[in-house]
Amino acid sequence: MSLFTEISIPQLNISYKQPLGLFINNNFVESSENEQIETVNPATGEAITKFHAASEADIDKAVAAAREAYESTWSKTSPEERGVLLGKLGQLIEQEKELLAAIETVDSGKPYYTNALGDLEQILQLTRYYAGAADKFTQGKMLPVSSDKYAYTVKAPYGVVAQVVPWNYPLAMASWKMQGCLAAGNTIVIKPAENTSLSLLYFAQLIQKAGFPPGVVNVVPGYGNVAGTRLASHPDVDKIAFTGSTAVGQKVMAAAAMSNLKAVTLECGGKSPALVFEDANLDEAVKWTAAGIYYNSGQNCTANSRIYVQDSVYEKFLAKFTSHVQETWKFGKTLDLFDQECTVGPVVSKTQYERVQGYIEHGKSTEKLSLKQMGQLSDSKGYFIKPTIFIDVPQDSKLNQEEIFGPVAVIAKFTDYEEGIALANDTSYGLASAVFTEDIRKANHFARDIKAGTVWINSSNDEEVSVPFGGFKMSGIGRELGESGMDAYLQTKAVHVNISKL
Ligand SMILES: NC(=O)C1=CN([C@@H]2O[C@H](COP(=O)(O)OP(=O)(O)OC[C@H]3O[C@@H](n4cnc5c(N)ncnc54)[C@H](O)[C@@H]3O)[C@@H](O)[C@H]2O)C=CC1
Ligand code: BAL
Repeated sequence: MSLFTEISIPQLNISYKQPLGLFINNNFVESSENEQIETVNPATGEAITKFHAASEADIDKAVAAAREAYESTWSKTSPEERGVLLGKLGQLIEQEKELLAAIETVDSGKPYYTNALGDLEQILQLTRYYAGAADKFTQGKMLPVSSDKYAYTVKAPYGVVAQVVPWNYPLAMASWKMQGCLAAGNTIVIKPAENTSLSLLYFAQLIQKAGFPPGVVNVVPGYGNVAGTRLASHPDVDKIAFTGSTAVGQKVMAAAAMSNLKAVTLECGGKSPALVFEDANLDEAVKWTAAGIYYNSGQNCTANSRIYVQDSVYEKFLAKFTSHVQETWKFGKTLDLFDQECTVGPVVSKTQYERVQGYIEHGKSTEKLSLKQMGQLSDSKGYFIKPTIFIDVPQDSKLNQEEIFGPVAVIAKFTDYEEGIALANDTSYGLASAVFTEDIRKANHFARDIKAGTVWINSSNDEEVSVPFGGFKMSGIGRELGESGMDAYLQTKAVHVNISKL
């Protein structure tokens, strides 16, 4: 099988050369077992192309390349040099952001103008942020101990880092992991998800063009149970960072523990609550909570998938929410992902389509819950799902307990602060949360009492590259973005200096 193919995106009048191989040592190479994966356009259900899938032996080659690059070159670079390379990468992303966004649209189903370009803007911002941070967040501390002794700390990279990323934000999740990790001075072996590998393979070329030495970044598309498992259990990987389901996060952590006790960062699932109090600006609450569940077709680990509304404004909120989604999101007005008015795309794959439809069917037929589905859906072979609302959902419903990861809002009532916060915390997850109120004291009580890594006050899902991100409870371990996103890839060495007189 060839290592490149020509792909056309007629809607933008683009034709480009798509890499299909494993990217090891700055070269695209074939899989050793000639295993291939077919990738499908979620808007049409049609195959786009096939690419090479890494075997365990390929993972070993990529890890060896990353080790060699770390020991021979990358560990000897200065933070400033790494910042300069990231700056060049930023320039290349800026030049190619329209094409990268178009690849995301075709391969993952993100509407081009309303979603995919936004991902690329964030990736650009994040790359610039870590370019500037490379020589700042790597500094250690001087620790005076006594007149005869001082100590200092050095922030040292781990060495070889494995990264496993999901399909909901293919290039953004890869960038959340890679840029800070490179700034910190590690080398990388990264595995994209099986169904959305094309953008990261294309991006690998920018890494090479920016001047990163061979082996510093290796991209190994492949199956989770082959390539992902090998990375998690590899004896020469010093750290693994993972984003995906909690079930797989647990496997990654177990494999890391049982192999070489490699360090682990996990960004897993969520079932994030939004609490809307009676004193909230309801129009704002509706706008943000709708975006917090329908943006990216609900495929957000931080989606506010549980919306609790104070009983006195519950009916009013429901009416406003429904008409807002109908009028503003206009689902189905066009199913062309390259149309400027397309806001909700398909879910990523047939598997996800069936999983989300399974939850909708369960809520409707098994639990007999009331629901509304909004917008038009003409005949389409794509994996489109209408924005859906389930109303008056009991707390013990499967829909209130499990991550649906689709455009499905679950709405229920609460009476007062105590009940609201108890419902919000009644979950094994703890990734994000939102509160809507004009009472600053109540908002800050919520921020204090909620067990979640992110709290949005009067907004939802508006992450910032400079602000740490990560979960409490079974939503994960560790933080990405901001200074924490670099610290995750640095370990502290303490140096004791004896200066007593001889
Ligand atoms: N936190 C988040 O952002 C995400 C959460 N999810 C949740 O997970 C559910 C299932 O989606 P999946 O695609 O099945 O998620 P997944 O957790 O299986 O996939 C995420 C990544 O992990 C890899 N992987 C799978 N098994 C592995 C293993 N044993 N060792 C190492 N890596 C492995 C996959 O190849 C992919 O790159 C979704 O419905 C959603 O609820 C999925 C994707 C992202
Ligand atoms: N909101 C970006 C990270 C995620 O939802 O997966």
